Amino acid sequence: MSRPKLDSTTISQKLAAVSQWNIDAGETALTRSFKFKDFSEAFGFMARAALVAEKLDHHPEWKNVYRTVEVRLTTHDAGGLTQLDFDLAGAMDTIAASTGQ
Ligand SMILES: C[C@H](O)[C@H](O)[C@H]1CNC2=NC(N)=NC(=O)C2=N1
Repeated sequence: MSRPKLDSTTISQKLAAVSQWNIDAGETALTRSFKFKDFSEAFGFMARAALVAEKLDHHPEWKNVYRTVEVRLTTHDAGGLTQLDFDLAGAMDTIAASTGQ
């Protein structure tokens, strides 16, 4: 399901709830780097996050190097940020907090 692209004011307000995320120039994406205890924890996080992403039908752009996972969230269909990006960011924070970050 397609969601409306959020405006600048709404993005700033919603960022308060996911304060460890950054907004890229142009406000097209949320980014965050997660660092875990080791590769196993990092990959476990990705596996759990992948299941949530699939359930939301909203998928991250991400890169894993050893125990670091770099995530970029944007809504391709909308060409910018939507509520789905904030939903997935919040879910990833919750998963990471219960993993060996
Ligand atoms: C058909 C399906 O709902 C779309 O292609 C979904 C899949 N996952 C997606 N993920 C992201 N990040 N952006 C999208 O626009 C998107 N669209």
